[in-house]
Amino acid sequence: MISAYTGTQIRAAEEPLLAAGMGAVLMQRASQGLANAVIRELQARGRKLYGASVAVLAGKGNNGGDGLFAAALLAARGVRTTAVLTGGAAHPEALAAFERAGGRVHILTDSTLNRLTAEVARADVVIDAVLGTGAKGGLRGTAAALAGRLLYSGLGGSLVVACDVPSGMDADTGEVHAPVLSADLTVTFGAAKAGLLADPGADHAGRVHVVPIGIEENLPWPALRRFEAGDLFRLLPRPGRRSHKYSRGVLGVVAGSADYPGAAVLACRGALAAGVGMVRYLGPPEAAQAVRQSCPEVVCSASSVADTHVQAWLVGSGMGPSDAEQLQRARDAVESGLPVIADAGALPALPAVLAPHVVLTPHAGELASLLERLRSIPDGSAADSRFTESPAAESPAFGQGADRAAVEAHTLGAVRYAAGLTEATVLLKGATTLVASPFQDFYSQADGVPWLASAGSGDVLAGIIGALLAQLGSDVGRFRDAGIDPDERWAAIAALAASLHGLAGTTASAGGPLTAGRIADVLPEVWGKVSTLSIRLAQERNSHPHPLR
Ligand SMILES: NC(=O)C1=CN([C@@H]2O[C@H](COP(=O)(O)OP(=O)(O)OC[C@H]3O[C@@H](n4cnc5c(N)ncnc54)[C@H](OP(=O)(O)O)[C@@H]3O)[C@@H](O)[C@H]2O)[C@@H](O)CC1
Ligand SMILES: [K+]
Repeated sequence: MISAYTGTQIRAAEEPLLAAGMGAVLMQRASQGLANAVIRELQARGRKLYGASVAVLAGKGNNGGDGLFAAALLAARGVRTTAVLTGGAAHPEALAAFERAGGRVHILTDSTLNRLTAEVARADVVIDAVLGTGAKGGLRGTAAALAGRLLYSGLGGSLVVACDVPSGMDADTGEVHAPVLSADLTVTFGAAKAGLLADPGADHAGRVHVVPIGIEENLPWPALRRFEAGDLFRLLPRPGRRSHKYSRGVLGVVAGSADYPGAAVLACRGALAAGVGMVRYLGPPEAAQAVRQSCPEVVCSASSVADTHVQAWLVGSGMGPSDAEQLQRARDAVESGLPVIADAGALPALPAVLAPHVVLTPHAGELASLLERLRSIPDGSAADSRFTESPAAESPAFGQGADRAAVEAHTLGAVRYAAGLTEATVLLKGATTLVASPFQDFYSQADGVPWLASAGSGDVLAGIIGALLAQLGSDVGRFRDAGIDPDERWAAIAALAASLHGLAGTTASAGGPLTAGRIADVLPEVWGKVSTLSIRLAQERNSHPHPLR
C-alpha cells in the first residue's frame, strides 16, 4: 500500500526534527536522493555523467535549496550544471555549495529570459525546484514566463525532474496553477504527496519516486492511499473447499434497458469475471434476452427487489430517466439496506442522503450534475448544512456551482465533497480513480491505460464492484486484519475493484485499443496473476533502494 500525505502533514512531521536542529540533515538527505535519481536517469539513457548537462530552476525557498544542493553533488561528479535563480535570492548555503562545486549561476530577469530559456531547453535534465510545499499559488512573473516558453517551444529531449512536487501543483490537492512543467519524474521527500496521486496533479508528476528522509515515524494517518498488487492478493476473496455458490455471494443486477441492453450484459460479465457465486438479473425483456444470450450463467427474471435474495445490488448502468420500473428497483435496492453500487442512470434517481455501503460511481460530468442537484435541495436539509461547512464549499469551483471542468480541476475536493454531502462512498472514474468514504478515507488507483476510456468500460467496472461487494461486504475481519477500519471497507472494496479493472484493462489493451468486453475476458487471468505480480513487485522493491510507498 502506498500512503500519501498533504504538504501540511509532511511539514508537521518535519517539525520535531527541525526543532532538534536537523534541518540541514533533512535537506542533505533530500538533495542526495534527488541527485541519485538524476544520475540513475542519465545512466539509464546511456549518458556518461561527465559532459552531461543539468539546469536547475531554483526558487528562493527550501525547494530551491534542495535543487541547488543536488546540482552541487552532480557538479562534483563532472556534470555541467547551470542554476537559474527565479526569485532573485536563493537558499544561501545551497547556493554557496553550488558555486563551490563549479556550477554557473544566472538570475532570471526580463532581460535574461530569452537567453536563459534557450540555455535551459538545451540541458539534458531540467530540475524544477522553484516551488515546493511552501508555495502559495503557482509560478509568477518571469518564472511563469520561463515555464510558459519552455512548454510552448517544447523541451526537446530534456528530461524534466520535479523536486518534491512540480512547481505550481498543490501538494495537498493536486490542483494545478498553470503554467506547470510536466515532469517525467517527481522525486518527492519523506513520503508521497497526496497531490501527486490525484488528477490533474498526477498528469504533471510523471513517475513518482520517494526519498526517505527520516520523518517516517512522525507521519500521521495518510491523506490518501493506493493499493498495490500485494494488497490485492491479501484482500481479494478466495473460495474455501466447502464454499458453494450462495456462500460465495450473490449479486443482483438492475441495469440495462430496452435502449441499452448492452450495459446489462457488460455489467453481468464484469461481475461473473470477478468471482461472484451467482448473478441474478432483473430488467426488461429486451435486456434480459441479451443477458441470457451472452451470459447463460445469469439467472434472469422480472421480479421485484424484495423477492430477490442477494448479498449486494448493482443498479443504474444503461438506465435512463424514463425507465420507471428499473429506477424503482434501484430505489428499492438502496432501501433494502444491502450494499449497493449505483452507477450512471441511478445517480439522479436516488435519495440525496445515503449510507457508506452505497457506492456511487460517477464520472466527472455525472459528479458535477450530482453536486448541482444536491446544491438545489431546499429547506436546510442535513446535506445543506454540510455544504456550508465543507472546506470545498469555500472553493470557487464548488461554492458557485459545479461543472465538469471544475470537477476535473479539483478531483480530490469534488469527491470528498460529494461523499460528505451524500454520506455515501463515492468513486470518481478517471485516469486516476479516486474513492472517498463519507468518513473521509481516500483511495487513489491508477492501474489502467488511456485505452480504458471506451464505451462500456464503466459497466464492467460496476460489475466488478458489485461482485466484490457481494463477496466481501460482510467480511469485516478481512479488512480489520489488513489495518482497514471495517466501517471504511466500502471504499476499500471500491478501490480494489478499480485496481482490478485497471490491471485487466492494461492486459486487454496490450498497448493497443480494447473493447469493454475484453476487460471481463481477461479479468480471471489477471486475478490469478495478482499473486505472481505481488511477488515480483516485492522483489523489484528490494532491488530498488527507494520505492514509492
Ligand atoms: N522543512 C525542511 O526542513 C525541509 C524542506 N524540504 C524542502 O523544502 C520545501 C519547502 O520549502 P519552503 O517551505 O521553503 O517553501 P518552498 O516550497 O521552497 O517555497 C516557498 C518560497 O517561495 C516563495 N513563494 C511562495 N509562493 C510563491 C509563488 N507562488 N511564487 C513565487 N514565490 C513563492 C516564498 O516566499 P514568500 O512569498 O512567502 O516570501 C518562499 O520563499 C519542500 O518542498 C522540500 O523541497 C526538504 O529539503 C526536506 C527538509
Ligand atoms: K518543485
